[in-house]
Amino acid sequence: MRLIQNMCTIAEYPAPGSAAAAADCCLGAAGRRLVKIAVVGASGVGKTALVVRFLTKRFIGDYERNAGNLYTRQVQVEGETLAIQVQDTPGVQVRENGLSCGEPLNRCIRWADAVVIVFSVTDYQSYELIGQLHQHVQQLHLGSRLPVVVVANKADLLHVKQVDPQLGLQLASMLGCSFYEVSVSENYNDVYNAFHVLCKEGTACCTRRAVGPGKQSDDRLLTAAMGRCQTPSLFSHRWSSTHVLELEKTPSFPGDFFSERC
Ligand SMILES: Nc1nc2c(ncn2[C@@H]2O[C@H](COP(=O)(O)OP(=O)(O)OP(=O)(O)O)[C@@H](O)[C@H]2O)c(=O)[nH]1
Repeated sequence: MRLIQNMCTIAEYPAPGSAAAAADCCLGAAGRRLVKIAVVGASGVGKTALVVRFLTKRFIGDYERNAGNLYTRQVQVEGETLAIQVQDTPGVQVRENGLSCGEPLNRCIRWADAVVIVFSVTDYQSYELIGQLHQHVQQLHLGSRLPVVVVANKADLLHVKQVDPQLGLQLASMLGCSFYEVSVSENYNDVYNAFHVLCKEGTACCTRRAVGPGKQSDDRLLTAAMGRCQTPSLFSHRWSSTHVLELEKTPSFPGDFFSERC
């Protein structure tokens, strides 16, 4: 239910490519640059757990299924305070003729500046979805290469592992994405690193959209300046002490950013 409410609000967002969207896409509350992140993947892979862990540092263990909540936070990236919105989504279903992504999910992907695609190392089918999901995401953002991070979750469940992390790394590398193997339940740092690199890439992508397709040399300079991470890395991202996640003392309410705006 909450997802539908959030998606309706997203639907009211200015159409991608419109002047309003270009002006709007980079500014959040208090005029901060805004990065919108969608978290997608099969059901039960730990999407909600991942988002909650990133935002609160906590692993609760039991989550409302298909929560589809939208969360807002501020993070510091390269010394700049950014507003980020993270949209949790319901698990993608697989049908005989391919992925089944409903319009609400598609809207969410179109809305996003960056996407986290999650699979579980305990679920081979969730891994098999990654390629299709990545293709779907890029199709919905034709003309701009959306930053995507592939996250392999549940690394702690060694005894029921079905996917070697190397496979995830290879696939991510083929797709041109960064890759992180994480255990949401046991390790916060890897979760943080995955989102952090995406915030950096998402900022660059968002700014490119605002600058517009006609300014490609600016675009290249900007990408270089932002130090966009192109190389997939396994356990390799380390952040300096200036990369601090600012966590609010109290959890924000899902969808609050959009409620404030509307
Ligand atoms: N052992 C272990 N369990 C995890 C981990 N991450 C998530 N889980 C568990 O996996 C189950 C599913 O997690 P969710 O976060 O609800 O998964 P989801 O992808 O949001 O699921 P849907 O809402 O159905 O799409 C929960 O019981 C979590 O506690 C992890 O890193 N390790």
